[in-house]
Amino acid sequence: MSAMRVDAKVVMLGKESVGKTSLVERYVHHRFLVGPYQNTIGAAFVAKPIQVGEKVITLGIWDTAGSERYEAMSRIYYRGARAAIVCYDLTDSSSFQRARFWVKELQNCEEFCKIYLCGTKNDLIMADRSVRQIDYHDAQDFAEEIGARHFETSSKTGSNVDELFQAIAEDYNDTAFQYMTEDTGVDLGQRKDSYFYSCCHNN
Ligand SMILES: Nc1nc2c(ncn2[C@@H]2O[C@H](COP(=O)(O)OP(=O)(O)OP(=O)(O)O)[C@@H](O)[C@H]2O)c(=O)[nH]1
Repeated sequence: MSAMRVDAKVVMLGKESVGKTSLVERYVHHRFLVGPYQNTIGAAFVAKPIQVGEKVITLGIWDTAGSERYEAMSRIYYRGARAAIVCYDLTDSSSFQRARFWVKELQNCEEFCKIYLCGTKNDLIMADRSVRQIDYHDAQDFAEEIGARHFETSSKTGSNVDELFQAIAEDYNDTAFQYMTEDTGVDLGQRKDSYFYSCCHNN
């Protein structure tokens, strides 16, 4: 496999089964996989070029395993990330607690990582509002408190998924431009990271 230039490392974090892999599948392959749930082991990597104005920004997306068994490993994957999609399941309040945990970790360890708080499985709410466990405004308040952007998505319908990744690429592009114009000597747009496909899903 040839090395690919990656502009920005993005990490997916969140409790197991919140829908991290499904978000990546929807965004990259435009599909929603049905069938038995397969938990991620370790992490999986995919690179995705995104058009931002006249530029192409390639995001290197690390999809981590949500199981607490792999917590130490997930820490390895968020190192150096420019963006983290911290997922919670809109129908599972415990997943929001787990999201808070990851936010704290990132705040303590990854100063330059921008956080995107993502409430998943919005289609379930659309079908039956009574299954919602996380109020939109509570999550929005939390996002504002931590300086994050907040999205509610559905990988099943595709709702807001493109918007989430597009926002990341655009924010990254703006930040990289800002760094360059401030003449810090760090041209983030030219970072060359080569990654490898790391792991997979169990069968
Ligand atoms: N209805 C609905 N189900 C979803 C959605 N996203 C994920 N799911 C389901 O939720 C389950 C878990 O999805 P995954 O994407 O594997 O979750 P994950 O966060 O990657 O899980 P781990 O690999 O264990 O960390 C699967 O059965 C998916 O089909 C969604 O947007 N809507």
